[in-house]
Amino acid sequence: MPILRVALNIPVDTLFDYIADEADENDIGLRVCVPFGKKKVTGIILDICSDSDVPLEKLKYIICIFREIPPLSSELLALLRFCSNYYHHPLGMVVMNSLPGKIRNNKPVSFKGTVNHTGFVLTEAGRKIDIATIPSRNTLKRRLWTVLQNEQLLTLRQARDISPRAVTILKGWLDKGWLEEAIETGSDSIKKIVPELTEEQSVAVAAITDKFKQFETWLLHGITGSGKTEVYLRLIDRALKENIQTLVLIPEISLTPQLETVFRNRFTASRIVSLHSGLNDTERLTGWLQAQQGRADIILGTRLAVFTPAPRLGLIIVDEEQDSSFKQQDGLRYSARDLAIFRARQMQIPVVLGSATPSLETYYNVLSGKYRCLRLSSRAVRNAVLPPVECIDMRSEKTADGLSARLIHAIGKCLDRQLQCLIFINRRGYAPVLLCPSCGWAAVCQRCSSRLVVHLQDKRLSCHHCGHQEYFPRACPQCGNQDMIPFGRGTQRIEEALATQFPLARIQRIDRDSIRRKNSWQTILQAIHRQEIDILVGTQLLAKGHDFPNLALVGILGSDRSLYSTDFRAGERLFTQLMQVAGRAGRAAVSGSVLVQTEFPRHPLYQALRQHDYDVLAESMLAERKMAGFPPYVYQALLRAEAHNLTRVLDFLGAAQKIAYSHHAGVEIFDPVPAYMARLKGMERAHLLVQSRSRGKLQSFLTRWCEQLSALTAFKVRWVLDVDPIEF
Ligand SMILES: Nc1ncnc2c1ncn2[C@@H]1O[C@H](COP(=O)(O)OP(=O)(O)OP(=O)(O)O)[C@@H](O)[C@H]1O
Ligand SMILES: [Zn+2]
Repeated sequence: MPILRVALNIPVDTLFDYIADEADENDIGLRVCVPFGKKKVTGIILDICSDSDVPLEKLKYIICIFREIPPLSSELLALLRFCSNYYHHPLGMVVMNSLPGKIRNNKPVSFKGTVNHTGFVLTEAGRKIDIATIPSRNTLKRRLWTVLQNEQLLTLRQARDISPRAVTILKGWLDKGWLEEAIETGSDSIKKIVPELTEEQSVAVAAITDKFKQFETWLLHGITGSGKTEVYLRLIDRALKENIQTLVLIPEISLTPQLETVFRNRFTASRIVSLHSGLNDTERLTGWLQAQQGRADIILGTRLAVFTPAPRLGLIIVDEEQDSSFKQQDGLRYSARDLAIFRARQMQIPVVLGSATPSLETYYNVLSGKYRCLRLSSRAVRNAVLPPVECIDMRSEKTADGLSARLIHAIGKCLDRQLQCLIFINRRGYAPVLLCPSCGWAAVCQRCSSRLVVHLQDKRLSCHHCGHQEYFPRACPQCGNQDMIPFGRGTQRIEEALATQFPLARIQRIDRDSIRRKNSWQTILQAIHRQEIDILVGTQLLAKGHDFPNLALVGILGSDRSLYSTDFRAGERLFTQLMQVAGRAGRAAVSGSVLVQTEFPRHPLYQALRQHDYDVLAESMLAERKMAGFPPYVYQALLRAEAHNLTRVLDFLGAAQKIAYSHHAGVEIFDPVPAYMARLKGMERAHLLVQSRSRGKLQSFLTRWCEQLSALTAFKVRWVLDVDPIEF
């Protein structure tokens, strides 16, 4: 009798064996429902064999195998195996968590409600049918057929408009195999304006399409506004012609709808699914199934979409490859960008990483010849140039509530010309701290090592790490003083200051608080495009990807605090963010400018920003990293541990360090230290860093270490390995 080796969502690093009456190799990758303890759970069959380490009489029988959807392909399973090995996370959990919720439960997959098609298109067979075979007295059928032949897609709405009986007829044709359902596509009524490529864009498209059927990691290094999206569109266009699927990974959910619209408008006849965390279970399942069945041509999604099955996959694009949201920050701490590259290599297809400010890791891989780089060094729109960047030296400026006289003057001039400005301050709330001026007390979170942020509008203090909220204290809890002051500035306070300075201007704040309601972000974006807003004040939500043609001035406030951070990646992150936000100005016909309020105008980072010179800064940061022995010159892993009690955490890490010393050839072991956020949500946190110049050595060290760590249960701490960590 065959024995099935099953992946289950259980936090132990093993597969589970079950007996089945009948099963063969072809069932690998199928879902199976099995008994587990007193429960029934669903897993994925990863292997079928004839014997087991568990005595036969102890093995249980499976309950059933679900066969309504095709099995996960061997390639996808190999990707999941790699992911489990590389990130040292239990295979069963990796496999199960990569799937949509509705595939993980104990029910057969129901297709009811999953088909959100909007219409019908002719199939190959359908196109061969001669309209003359439809009797001419049957005018309705003839009319429907003509529309189908002429317009590619007949939407349900069109059909109903033609006749209430139309849908029944179409369903009949569907059963005959003449039609197939088409999922949502863009509106045909939108006229497609396909720009002529710039010289550099053409070179990039040609280089990649020349090697379309082989593995290569391309870096598309294009300045802001250089038209990277247009390059993606042309590559996808080519992919569609070759009948291959494209997977496009993008960072933030807030950008998904925009890019989706761009894609839908361009590829009106193609099937696009979008997979992001804003979907409900049914929507996610629908998209996933369409990808798995090869029915979706373009799969657009955030991090998790890297695990989407796609039998015809031939191209992967990772937009804003440096974005930290590609790295999952809890549970399985994978990097979707790195897995995308693995997947491309595995399938021997190209992967395109796009960025204006590539991560230093990627840049280093270009310098060492591992990745190939294509440059877009000028803006795509004719006559649009990168905006001049100037620093306002705040040591000698007069300010009104955080706004320098020079910035106020520039905003005023911009408003006079009826153009838009953007004021960037990457801190939401009114003020980052509530202080007592008489004794120095500051409001802190009881559960986290952080200060509470003042939110004046809802008269509350709020912790941005755990979400805790409380009312303002009436008086200082330490000395009784009644005049507490909000100290420092956040978006709300700057919004208030701008309103005082420019009472007639239409000001819109954009941060996580202001876009909390569903669709409010979309509404705001539309208002910006319709020029119903004069001044935008916002956090990094505004920095990325947006194309506001009328935006002429960008003001940057409060960026100094990241200049001298203890995190060695802080500089890289800040530079990326400022390049991105500066890049919002002057993207179309209007010219732009950027003003940075700083007390360190001579800092190399601001100098590089002024010159829009990524390379100079990147090279100097790489030189620093090399000297200091930081990535990309070494590979790191972080053992993160937490518990209610700090001593226990440190004891555990001490024990972990001791074991590590027993077999650490080629691997450097550091001492346990408290995490940057030493307390979070009531848990005390610390970590232990290990690193090596050889990825292979680090990996084999980790494999052995991980097994040993699993035996350290007596400490009762929660721990996880973070391979290639980006936050400390
Ligand atoms: N060949 C072209 N001719 C004219 N306009 C173009 C061309 N290619 C792109 N554009 C336009 O240039 C603008 C900027 O393009 P896009 O948003 O793709 O830039 P990007 O490189 O993605 O920039 P960012 O990194 O800032 O997001 C868009 O309005 C786009 O329509
Ligand atoms: Zn907190």
